[in-house]
Amino acid sequence: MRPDARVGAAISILDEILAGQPAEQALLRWSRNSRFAGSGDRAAIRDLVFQALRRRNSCASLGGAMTGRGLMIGLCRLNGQDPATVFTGQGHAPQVLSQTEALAQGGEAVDLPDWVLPMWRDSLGDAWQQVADAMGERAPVWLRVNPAMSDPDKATRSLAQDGVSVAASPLLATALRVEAGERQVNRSAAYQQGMVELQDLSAQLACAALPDIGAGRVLDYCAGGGGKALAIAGAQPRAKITAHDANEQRMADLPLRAKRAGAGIVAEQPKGSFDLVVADVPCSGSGTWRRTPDAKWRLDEAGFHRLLDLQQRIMAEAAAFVAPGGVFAYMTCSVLEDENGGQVDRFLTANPDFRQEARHFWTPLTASDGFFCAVLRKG
Ligand SMILES: C[S@@+](CC[C@H](N)C(=O)[O-])C[C@H]1O[C@@H](n2cnc3c(N)ncnc32)[C@H](O)[C@@H]1O
Repeated sequence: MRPDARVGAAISILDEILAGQPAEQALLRWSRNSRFAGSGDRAAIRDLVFQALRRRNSCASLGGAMTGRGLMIGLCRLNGQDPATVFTGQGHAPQVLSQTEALAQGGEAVDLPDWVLPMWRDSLGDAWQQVADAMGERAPVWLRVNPAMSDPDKATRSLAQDGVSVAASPLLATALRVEAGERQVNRSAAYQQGMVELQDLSAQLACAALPDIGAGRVLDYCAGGGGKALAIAGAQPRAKITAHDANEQRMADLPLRAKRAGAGIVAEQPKGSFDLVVADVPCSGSGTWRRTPDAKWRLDEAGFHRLLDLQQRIMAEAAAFVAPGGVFAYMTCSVLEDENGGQVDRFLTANPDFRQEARHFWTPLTASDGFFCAVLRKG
């Protein structure tokens, strides 16, 4: 497909997303109905759609309308390209610009929902605008080296043989940033043999900040795909790890991932008490909005308040499994203080038998995704 035809495809996909369809579904539907498109076309169109969603408000402002067409006109302008060179109406290119579209020019935009903006400012202080800008950029891919199967040098060499080049993080020895060959990662021997896992640097830093409990018991209470349980298993190989999730389906991939990583993680209903309980709770995901830009526009204020209630319920449930002297780690991938320190403060007030040992907060300015972790000890 020619670049202008890809823009045309992105317009129709964006229209579906703006009508309420999740981005992945809209992309999949388009791919199924467009067998003529090759993998390069699909990847390029996906990039256009995600770029436009990350910068939705500024694109709409620059393109003069909150429509697929408006967003793509705006994206051209945002990227310093004259939309008239793309919107030519020739072949499969989008129709030529109307007089209004040709004249539309946007104002200042930070690409955050209006209801989020005040909280975002309060939570991030002076960094608020830079972090908002960072959420408009494509996210880097990070790998976690699994010490049970490899070390950073070996993993780097193995990845290079399969066309993936990585750079070590100055913040964490086991974290490798993918510099090139991102699409080869899943097929690489290092990934398939469990030497590396996909995990963002900030989540890796949070798991590395947990206390070492030796041969003690760990409960990953909101395990989902098991990212945190696998990281703990890698760093604390003697720990006995139980994975739990209210939605068991979310753990469907965990047995395979654990096998690949050589980790003995058991998915079951938790019983008894644990030396370390991790609650990586459902949240706004505001720290990862550059990865899931449609989530940024889908969440509304009522939904956000429902999440706050759910987080409090989960904290109470999960903390009940902490053994005396044990640790409760509360995590979110949010940058919003209400979901982070605010929840921890409320929990500590209601549970004076817990005290805070550490509070960590990362953003794209200090690590990678926005991520929060509080380490609370019982007794
Ligand atoms: C942020 S995700 C967890 C991601 C996961 N820890 C990882 O690293 O891949 C939050 C998870 O909490 C689960 N969840 C929602 N309500 C819950 C509840 N009441 N108790 C336990 N888990 C719950 C969701 O199903 C979801 O999988």
